[in-house]
Amino acid sequence: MKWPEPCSFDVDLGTGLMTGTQTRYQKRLEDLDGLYADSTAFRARVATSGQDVVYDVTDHRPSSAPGDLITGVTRMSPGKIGDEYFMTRGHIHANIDRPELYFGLKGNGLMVMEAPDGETRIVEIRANTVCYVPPRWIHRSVNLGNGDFVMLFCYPADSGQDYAIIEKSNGMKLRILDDGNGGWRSVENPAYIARSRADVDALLASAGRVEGVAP
Ligand SMILES: O=P(O)(O)OC[C@H]1O[C@](O)(CO)[C@@H](O)[C@@H]1O
Ligand SMILES: [Fe+2]
Repeated sequence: MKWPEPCSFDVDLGTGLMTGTQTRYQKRLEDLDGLYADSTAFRARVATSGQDVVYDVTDHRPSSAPGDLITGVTRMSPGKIGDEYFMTRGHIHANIDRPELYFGLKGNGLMVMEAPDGETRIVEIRANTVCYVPPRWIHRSVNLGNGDFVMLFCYPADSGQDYAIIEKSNGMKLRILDDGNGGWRSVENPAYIARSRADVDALLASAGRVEGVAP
């Protein structure tokens, strides 16, 4: 194997992109069907602005070898669907025992986390906040601000992303809404389906057994 080259990248805080690497991940509003509670408000917005890029990710993936790191930047647009703030799709790492580190660069928002057994945590992030997402936690970012929310992230190169876990439970347990006073509140998602004990045990037992996960 050829060893990856040392390298550095600049982050353009104007565009929210890490320069010198290609965009790997871009989400338009129309790609996010089913994410938001208010499907009527979602459809209305998609009719006018479905093509808008609501978040994009530029990252550096030197390899997918265990022990290597993927480093990049996520830029999220501001906005709400109904009274629910814009968010990323969210996922758990396919290799469930892989963590992730985030560092706030611009704007403000939240990291919403959920353990397989349904425990939840919310961490506020603004410029210069470090947020550690431990192994095994589903994670999703939320933009609470009026402008872009930009974060650097870094995670093991063999993590992979599993999006189905959120779909199977009809969304994450918590939704983040405008509190009407310029702030936020979290509410329980009434459609949420808790994972069974057997599902949780199977998930946790899968640690270290997922191989060759394509990033
Ligand atoms: O993959 P999602 O849930 O759409 O969200 C994108 C964010 O998650 C990552 O996959 C990192 O785990 C980055 O690409 C970005 O921070
Ligand atoms: Fe992740």
